[in-house]
Amino acid sequence: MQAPSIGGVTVPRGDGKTTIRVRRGSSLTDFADKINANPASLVTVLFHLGEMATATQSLDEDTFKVLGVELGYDIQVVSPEEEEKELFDSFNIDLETGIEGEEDEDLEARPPVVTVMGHVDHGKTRLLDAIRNEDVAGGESGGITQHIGAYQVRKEHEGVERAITFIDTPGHEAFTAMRARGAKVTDIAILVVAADDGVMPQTIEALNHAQAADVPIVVAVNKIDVEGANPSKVRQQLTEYNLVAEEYGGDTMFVDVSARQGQNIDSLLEAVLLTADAALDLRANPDREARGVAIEANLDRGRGATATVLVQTGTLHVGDSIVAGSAYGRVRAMLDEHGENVTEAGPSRPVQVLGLSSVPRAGDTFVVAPDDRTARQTAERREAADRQAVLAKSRKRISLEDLNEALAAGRVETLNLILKGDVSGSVEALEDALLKIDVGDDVDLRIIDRGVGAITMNNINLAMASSAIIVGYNVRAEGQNADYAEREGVEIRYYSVIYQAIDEVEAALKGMLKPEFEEVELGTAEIREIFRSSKFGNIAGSIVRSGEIRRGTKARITRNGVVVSENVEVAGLRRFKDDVTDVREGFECGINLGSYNDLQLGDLIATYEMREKPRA
Ligand SMILES: Nc1nc2c(ncn2[C@@H]2O[C@H](COP(=O)(O)OP(=O)(O)OP(=O)(O)O)[C@@H](O)[C@H]2O)c(=O)[nH]1
Repeated sequence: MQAPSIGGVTVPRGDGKTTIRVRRGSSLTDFADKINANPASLVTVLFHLGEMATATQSLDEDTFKVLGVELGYDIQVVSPEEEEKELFDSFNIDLETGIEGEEDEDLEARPPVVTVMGHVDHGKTRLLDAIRNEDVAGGESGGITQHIGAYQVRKEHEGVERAITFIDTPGHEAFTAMRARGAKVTDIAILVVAADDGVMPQTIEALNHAQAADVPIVVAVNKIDVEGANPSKVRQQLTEYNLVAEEYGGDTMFVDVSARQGQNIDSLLEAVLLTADAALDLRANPDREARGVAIEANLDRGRGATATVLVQTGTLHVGDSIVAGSAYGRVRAMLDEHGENVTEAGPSRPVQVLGLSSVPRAGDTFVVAPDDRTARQTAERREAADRQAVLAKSRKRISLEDLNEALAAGRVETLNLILKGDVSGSVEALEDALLKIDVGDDVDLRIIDRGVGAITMNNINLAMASSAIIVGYNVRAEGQNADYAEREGVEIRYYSVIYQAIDEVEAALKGMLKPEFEEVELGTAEIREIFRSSKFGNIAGSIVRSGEIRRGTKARITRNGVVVSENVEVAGLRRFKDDVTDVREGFECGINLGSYNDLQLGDLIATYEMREKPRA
């Protein structure tokens, strides 16, 4: 049905009941696609409804509702999670990972999954190494040889050998990036606090993240071998954040360790198991199709796309068809952290999977699909949805259309970035952190592309086309690519520490900000007499009440506290017969305000100057 003309355009009309679902952050163009309409006509319709929007700008839910009522559609704005669920439902893929809905007798205990968090340099990496060395199974298999983003260690606990899974991308960036993507991976967080340094800003940030995610914390008080280490101070400091040590009557386990000397690592693992047993019901059904999360992914020259996945429920087998984010494929082989082939992986087991079509992102969920075709179709639909989401995200502050206009009007400055990193986890973490930089409203930070691997010719071309800077995190542009970038004047900045990248980008943004000015008052004078001069106009015979009056500055005239004029210039200044440049408090002077003549006795002349305000 066509709508009767609204504002001179016709639009396909619904019957008032047709439900159209659009993803949160969608634009008129996205909606137009769904009803087969011309986006420009929808702009016109919306305009006649009193709302201005460009075709590609993302609209809020209320605007969609108004539009829906007008056009006869029930427009429902769905979250990415709802949309994802619908997608999987349509392919009959079960998304449940939890233990709800499972029969009790099908559930088996699974190892806890642990993330190590803490302030920079407090010893996360060293601790993860020390834990690796503690692996009781290490001896037989030659230890953990492969960095795949996660590993499992085994430990004797009350006569039983138990496994613990560690996500070994240290730091809460990985944790937050995954959480931002809706993946709940971590069961327990180990908060590392150096005993010689105590609680630091990122300690607090990390614990806030863990607490917000409802993840129990075990505190590793590290570096107890260092002189001046004060483990009880750490305990005391953390009580302020609701982490009260057991020995102080709380329920958080604190373990004093030295990652460097491998001291007490066993007790730390013990504490992890005790905390898991006391606070969590860690069970899963191993006898079902697998589901889980991609922890890390790489493009390997010889083996193609590889992804380390953490199985959360079910068992993953070689030969299964899987979808991970928008990547898909049949599992060709699986490797564990010892570099050994495994044929199946049960709950909480991290394995590196070979055989995917492309590189998924850290935090992407993976599911087993009934067959290859379904896997491919699901991945393709997911990719389309992702593209839309990325667009919506990059439109966060300004759309392309607005941008040109705003640039022309000098209203915004934009910093375009292209991010490249060695593994998808770090790219995600970097993107996440960069988008969180608070730069106020007058600068726009856009990440126009991101990816894993070396900096390519394509990246450089895109950077040229959009005046972007390329950020390389543990990757470089090599050989002719580096020359090309240099020749074309494309800036590539290399980093190996995320915080450094963030700091520099932040500084660059601040440098780009247009200076802000503030008014600084210089002095005030009160008018005592008015002299009329045919040559100079009016002269205000005044006495300087405060500060000093300077020739050439701006003035504001107030009468009984009310501003009568602003932006008037002190055109001339005299003491008796002499021209002077300034007159100080307590002295009389003649002030000439140029062509400004509205003066009365008792008026105050306040002079001021605009000064650039330093950025905080
Ligand atoms: N004396 C002593 N030094 C330690 C201990 N643990 C770590 N260190 C040292 O502390 C420094 C930082 O350790 P890392 O493991 O790199 O710290 P991190 O928290 O991973 O640091 P980032 O990855 O930069 O956030 C290194 O020089 C370590 O050798 C310890 O138990 N005792």
